[in-house]
Amino acid sequence: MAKYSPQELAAQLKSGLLSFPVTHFDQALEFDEAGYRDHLSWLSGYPVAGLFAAGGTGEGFSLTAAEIDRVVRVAVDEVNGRVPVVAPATGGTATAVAQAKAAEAAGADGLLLMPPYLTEAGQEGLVEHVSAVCAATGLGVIVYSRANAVLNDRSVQTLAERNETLIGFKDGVGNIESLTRIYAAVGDRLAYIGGLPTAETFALPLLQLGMSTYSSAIFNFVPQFALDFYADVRAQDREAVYRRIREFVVPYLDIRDRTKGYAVSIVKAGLTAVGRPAGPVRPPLQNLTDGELAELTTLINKIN
Ligand SMILES: O=C([O-])C(=O)C[C@H](O)[C@@H](O)C(=O)[O-]
Repeated sequence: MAKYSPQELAAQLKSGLLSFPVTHFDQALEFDEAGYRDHLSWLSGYPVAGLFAAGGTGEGFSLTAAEIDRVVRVAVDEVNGRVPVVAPATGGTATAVAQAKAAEAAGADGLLLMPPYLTEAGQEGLVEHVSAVCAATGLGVIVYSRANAVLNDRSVQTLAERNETLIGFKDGVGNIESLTRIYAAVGDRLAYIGGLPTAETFALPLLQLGMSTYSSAIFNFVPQFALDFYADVRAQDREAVYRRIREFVVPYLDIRDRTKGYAVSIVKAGLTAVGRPAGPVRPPLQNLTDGELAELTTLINKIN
């Protein structure tokens, strides 16, 4: 059973950095449960406000429903109530509703509703999709506005009025006008989570737009750096934030931007670089080359 009511979950998630662990695979690309558990156990030594299992960085899009269920159950068991565990709901409405119910049964504390795969959709359809998932369980839901499911301010307002359990808006677009409109429309009714790739890049300006937290993919392999970065953002220490952006984030983005999908692959490469390999990524993603891994290792060694 969920340990957090939707409102408690919103308050908790807003209070600190959010962990989006990678999902470990063996060389046959099967889920490596022991490696995943070991990773969560290592990360549990660092204070975060919540853990999102099988999210984007966790290659949730490459997992079957049965695998997502297993990963979520392992995360719930391993985390053992220390922080809330949020599970993904993916795909079309029927699939997402089924995953939402499975997540509740698995003991997850909340849901991250991902954009549906492939199809385009209008605002009314998206409102129905999000509402169906909100109605499926008693869990708090965070909707991820990104790709083919970008919600406008009116839809967010309708959804917030219609669905008590909608507690969060995760942004994967970074449109200032849209975010300003959304905050003006619903204010603190929702928790706001920055969710652009390598979220640190945007963290300081987005704080002004109501985003008190973000999903940190780099937390996977440089957890202390990610936490220090977050503390500097919350303290609005511009000098410290830009120093860290110069010394690590920008050169990291230079490697990340070489191939589509590297925003996730580079996180697994980062774990290899720090001696905690999480295995390869599954297609359609591709692994970094040996040369890129060597560059990344040199970069990480400068800040670790
Ligand atoms: O579902 C996810 O993994 C994301 O939201 C994207 C990443 O965590 C992103 O914020 C990042 O790369 O820092």
